[in-house]
Amino acid sequence: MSSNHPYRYLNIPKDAPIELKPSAGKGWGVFAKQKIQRGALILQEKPLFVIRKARADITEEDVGRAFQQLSPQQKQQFALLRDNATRIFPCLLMAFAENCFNLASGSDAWVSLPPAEGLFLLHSRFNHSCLPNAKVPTGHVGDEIASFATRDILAGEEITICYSPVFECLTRHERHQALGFTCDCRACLPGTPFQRLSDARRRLSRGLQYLTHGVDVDVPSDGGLGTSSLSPAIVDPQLRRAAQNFDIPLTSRFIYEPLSAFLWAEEGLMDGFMFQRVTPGIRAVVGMFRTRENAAIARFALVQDTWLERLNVAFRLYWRGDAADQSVAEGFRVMQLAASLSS
Ligand SMILES: C[S@@+](CC[C@H](N)C(=O)[O-])C[C@H]1O[C@@H](n2cnc3c(N)ncnc32)[C@H](O)[C@@H]1O
Repeated sequence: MSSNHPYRYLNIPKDAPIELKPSAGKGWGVFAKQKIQRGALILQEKPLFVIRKARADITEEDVGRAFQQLSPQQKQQFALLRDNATRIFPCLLMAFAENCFNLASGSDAWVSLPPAEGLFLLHSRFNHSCLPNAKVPTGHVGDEIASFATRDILAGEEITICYSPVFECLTRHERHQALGFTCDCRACLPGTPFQRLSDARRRLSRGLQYLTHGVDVDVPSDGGLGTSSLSPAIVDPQLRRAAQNFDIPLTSRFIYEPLSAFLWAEEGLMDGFMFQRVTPGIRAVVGMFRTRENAAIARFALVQDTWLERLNVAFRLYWRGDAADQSVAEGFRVMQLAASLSS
């Protein structure tokens, strides 16, 4: 019965525009009580507790110790958690694993933060969508997390988040393997033109990420998905070596950035957070050109209004070399070495 379901007793801040309700086929979920505008804060939450270890290293004893430190009222709240709203968790570790958020994912790929996982009673009630209407941005300061609307959300609409940032580069099949359940969002409904295009866009953006960063996306090792079970991001070994060695010409790098952004925009993933994530990288590449004509084209690309227009201008750089190509490649290699030494 939903009227006396344990989730009814979870403490929701009075000013939060949300309520918890059953969601067909997905246990319970979070729903908007009123219209929430794109960009608006949905919920800010402190963790019930934090375990400062990598998720794979956290044991039943770690969770038990953290649980013992809670107040009686906090223990009661923890005890309300259910596996997808139905089953009581058979152990503390499973309850933790299903309701925790990673607190160590920084916004900078070159900086690795110490591992930390926090248990969040309310944010873990959000169901997943590969085309969500909300986001819990990474790179937060401290242990609190917050969710924001990434588009206008109507009163009564379910609020969803994407469970992994890596999913923007994975196909439907790969995402479902990692999730352990089948998502039914527009990017997952099989046999539709949108779904087929979605797979192509996400696969291509994974290749572009590889070419840009020299490594594959960091796929989750839990949930039965490892890099080995993914199709190769780049098939050609020579191209893969060039990417790993950062020998990708600057002009190509400049094209890959707006191309990825265009693909994500077409996919419906280009929210304000994504925009803030991709634009510094594009601006940084513009600042690296040493061949004046290349720099002028790149600057002109940046002032265009849409990702397609930026991409069309960027394509004028195709196959051009740049005087900075070698020094940029060396710079990336030094940064990679420094990052590997510090981790
Ligand atoms: C962290 S919980 C989310 C809240 C959960 N529905 C509840 O009632 O407590 C994650 C679980 O919710 C379910 N779930 C989340 N998103 C789903 C989706 N798009 N389709 C089906 N099940 C989903 C899965 O069982 C998943 O393991």
